[in-house]
Amino acid sequence: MKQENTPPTLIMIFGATGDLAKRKLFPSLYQLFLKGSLSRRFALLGVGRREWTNDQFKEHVRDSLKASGHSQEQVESFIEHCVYQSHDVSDSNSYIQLKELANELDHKFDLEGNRIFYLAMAPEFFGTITDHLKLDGLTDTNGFTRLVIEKPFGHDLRSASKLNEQIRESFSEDEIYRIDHYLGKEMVQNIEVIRFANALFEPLWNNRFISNIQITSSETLGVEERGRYYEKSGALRDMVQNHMLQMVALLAMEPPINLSTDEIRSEKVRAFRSMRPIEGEEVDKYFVRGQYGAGEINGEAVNGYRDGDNVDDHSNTETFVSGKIMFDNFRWAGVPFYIRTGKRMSVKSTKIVVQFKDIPMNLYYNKEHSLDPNLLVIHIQPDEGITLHLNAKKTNQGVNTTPVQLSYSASSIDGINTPEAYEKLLYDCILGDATNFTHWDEVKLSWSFVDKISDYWEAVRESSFPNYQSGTMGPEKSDELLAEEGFQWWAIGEIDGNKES
Ligand SMILES: NC(=O)C1=CN([C@@H]2O[C@H](COP(=O)(O)OP(=O)(O)OC[C@H]3O[C@@H](n4cnc5c(N)ncnc54)[C@H](OP(=O)(O)O)[C@@H]3O)[C@@H](O)[C@H]2O)C=CC1
Ligand SMILES: O=C1O[C@H](COP(=O)(O)O)[C@@H](O)[C@H](O)[C@H]1O
Repeated sequence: MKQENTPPTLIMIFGATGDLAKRKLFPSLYQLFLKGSLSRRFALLGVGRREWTNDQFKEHVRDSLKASGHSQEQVESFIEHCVYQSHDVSDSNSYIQLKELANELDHKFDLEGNRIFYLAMAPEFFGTITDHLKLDGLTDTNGFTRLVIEKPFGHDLRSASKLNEQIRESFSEDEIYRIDHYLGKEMVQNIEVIRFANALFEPLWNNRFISNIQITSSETLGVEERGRYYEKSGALRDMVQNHMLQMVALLAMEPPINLSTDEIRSEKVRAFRSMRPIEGEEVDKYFVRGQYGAGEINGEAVNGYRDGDNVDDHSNTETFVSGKIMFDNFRWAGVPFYIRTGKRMSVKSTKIVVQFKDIPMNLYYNKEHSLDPNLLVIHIQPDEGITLHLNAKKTNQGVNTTPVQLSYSASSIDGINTPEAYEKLLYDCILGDATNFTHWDEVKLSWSFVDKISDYWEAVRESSFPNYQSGTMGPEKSDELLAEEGFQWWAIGEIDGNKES
């Protein structure tokens, strides 16, 4: 993370008593504070429904920082900047009180009127809050005002457009920071650098040299307590519309003419525009949906999705998606981008595997061992780094070949733990850098792509659900999707680069 002086800021978190604030936002702000990346002129104004006192809130924040293992003194100097206000989202009086408190904090910490409004609440409140922020004068300051908005940004294109129109009444596009936390991950940010800073890759980054690209983000956890939300969302809306398509766009986009927010976003938008739309029965050819049944994770028996709380016994909701995305443009014509994501799979891992085409003639043919294709593996999580899979001569074995791997592990070489995604994104927002947040045009195009698939899936029930066992890598059809074109998923567990069996 670059170290620059950040401006004084009031960070107002709506939903400050919730899970996201406790697990991610407070610890991330604290890390910025410890690193000196947060101006000492800052205040954190927590807003929640429950009637807490300031002391109760401070205790809550303290509790959220326990795992960070720093001295009491440091924690207390952070806590001094924290204040709480109980609030009713639809009541103007609540906003008037908030405004008075914000003005007091401005004065006390000399914040120059700079305000970040972070909406860490259920999306149905987003529009109401932004309306009130403007109507009740909270955005009326001499400093900057920025709106950070959590996912999901709408449920489909129609609702996302409606929400967008509503928040645009109060904030301009360049004041809106739509969070996609994958864009804050170190190795997702590294995709552009790997591509555009290496003479080795960019000339090969096209359909003449790449046979297919695979992006997997698998989880071992199930839907847990989120059944109510997930039943309406499913993996397509929860992961594909945002995180998966953002990674696809970063891999597929053309080089921007410079690294400005506008140029990068406009190349991503062009990539989204060249994605082939898939609709109607074609969806069955390009996409596979899955729902987990009972099974075993790490030796422990686990229930199926339909046994979870707030889940319909006959649910048609997908907990797994794999798909083939095609780009109809010069660079990528004919190269499938395979994506795969799901709950209750065998491993928690996010990896990108770029498979290069075979060489035109194999001089080292050997009937026991065929030459492996070259792979570039980008490890997003839990490990962070890259591995290049090559073939080399087997020592003392004539001209037999053996696969070798050149690896770079970000944590072991750089020697530091990379910052949590939210830490980086909050820092960028304070600095006013929106590059790693999604522009409305990206959101609009990704919903338009996803809506066609969800329309079909909602109209045509999947009779085979549940169709994969917990603890596996998804339904068989997902393997068939690649096998049809002579490919297979590369393993994304610890021994990466092996084919999945
Ligand atoms: N948790 C996570 O890991 C992630 C969450 N998100 C997104 O972040 C947002 C928040 O999620 P999460 O923290 O899990 O949600 P929680 O349910 O844990 O928290 C909801 C918050 O909203 C407040 N709230 C609810 N109703 C009202 C109301 N009528 N008036 C005022 N405040 C109200 C609650 O206050 P009170 O507690 O006082 O009732 C609480 O602070 C969601 O959009 C979610 O999709 C995105 C990615 C990951
Ligand atoms: O946005 C979401 O992401 C998480 C997965 O995030 P990761 O950083 O752990 O890979 C997912 O569990 C959740 O369902 C989804 O809403």
